[in-house]
Amino acid sequence: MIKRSDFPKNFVFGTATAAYQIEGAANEDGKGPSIWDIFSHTPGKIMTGENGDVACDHYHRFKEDVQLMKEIGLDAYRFSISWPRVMPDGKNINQKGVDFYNRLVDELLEHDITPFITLYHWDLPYALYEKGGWLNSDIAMYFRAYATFMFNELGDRVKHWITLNEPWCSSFLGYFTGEHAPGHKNLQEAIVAAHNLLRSHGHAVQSFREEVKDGTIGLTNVVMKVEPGDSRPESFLAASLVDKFVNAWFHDPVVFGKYPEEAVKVYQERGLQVMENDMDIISTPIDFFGVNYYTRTLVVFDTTNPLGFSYVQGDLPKTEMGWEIYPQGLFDMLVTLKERYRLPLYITENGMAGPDKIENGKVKDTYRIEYLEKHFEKALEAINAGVNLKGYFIWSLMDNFEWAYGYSKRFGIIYVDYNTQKRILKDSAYWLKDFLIS
Ligand SMILES: OC[C@H]1NNC[C@@H](O)[C@@H]1O
Repeated sequence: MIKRSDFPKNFVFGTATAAYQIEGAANEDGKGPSIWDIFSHTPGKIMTGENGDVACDHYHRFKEDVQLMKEIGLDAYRFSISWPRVMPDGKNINQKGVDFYNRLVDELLEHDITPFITLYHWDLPYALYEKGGWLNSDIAMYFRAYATFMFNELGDRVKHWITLNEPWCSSFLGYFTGEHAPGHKNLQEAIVAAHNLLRSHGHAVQSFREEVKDGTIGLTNVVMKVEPGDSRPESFLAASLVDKFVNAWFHDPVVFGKYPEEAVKVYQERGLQVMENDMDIISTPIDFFGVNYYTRTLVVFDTTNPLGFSYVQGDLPKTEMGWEIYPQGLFDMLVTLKERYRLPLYITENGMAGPDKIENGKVKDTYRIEYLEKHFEKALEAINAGVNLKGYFIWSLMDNFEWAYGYSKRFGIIYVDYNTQKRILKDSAYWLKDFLIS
């Protein structure tokens, strides 16, 4: 049985959340609307018709939540800042919003919990969306100003920063498939948004080097282990190409200063415009990559699809999201990232949505304990294979607003009763508490 003491001494275990998914107080204390406030109030966008107006009411209950983190024994906590809470129009400061994050950081530090901040976890100020949002190249300057303000405000106490969470989701789910805010369905826009997200990342890193001399900063991507769904050579080729679009596209430019060749050709015909010195900015050196790993992606050669491939379902056991449980993919991707980019890594998200039910005041999420154990084992295997893995953040601390699924998918190690806002530690939280002292 794997023990905490099997991991390196300074390895951090934590949990992760995001502002829009847990804070609530969507219109309180001067906060401006985000694209997710507008999207979630648009009929038909959220499967359950729910929104993030109240969520887990973390804005008011953060002290209780930090106390629960302490009770579990977490070393660290990854959370995001709501840009429109601190800058309602994307530019001017809302001091009450800033004060909330100062209080949250101070509460974490008072409980010996190390804060890891994500600057952008999808909740773009709606006022900036109205100026073109991620489609307007000026967004990079707005993001740089926001990042610089937050570095100055919290950088004396917060030494670990992540610029963006999953730019692939922000750009391709937000602008191509339309499943996420702002709900556009335009491949060219997705390509342009992705490039502006990476430019914004680079500008924030440049500012960080000037403002927080003793800190570390990185980029978090969702990392998918892309595999062929059948044994045809064409399917192996399709998997290799999809890997370039979903993984390499958001890693290569940040380290090598250039997009993957195979994908550039496709995107240049579809609107990708790289301006003078963009790639130099995007590849401003970072200290780590954040890895959000959940499952694998299976693709097969498919001439009926204009892109030449299609996704297929695998036959492994699945979570409530329909994602295969595939711990080996975590090991494979950690080793791949280490060998290609030679950067320290944090697992900034890993976890599962489960059929969590309250029975006699308890949640017997044995499946989640098994899921975490198996993924912890693969993380340790990767460390022993030479990967410089520095931490592991479980997604998520508590059940929360799972974007287009509303509150129907429960990822937390803490159960949230949304009617009463009562928090109930699941069996997995008690398991984690024991693990953290093992
Ligand atoms: O789908 C589970 C998680 N994936 N990464 C981004 C988070 O915001 C999601 O809740």
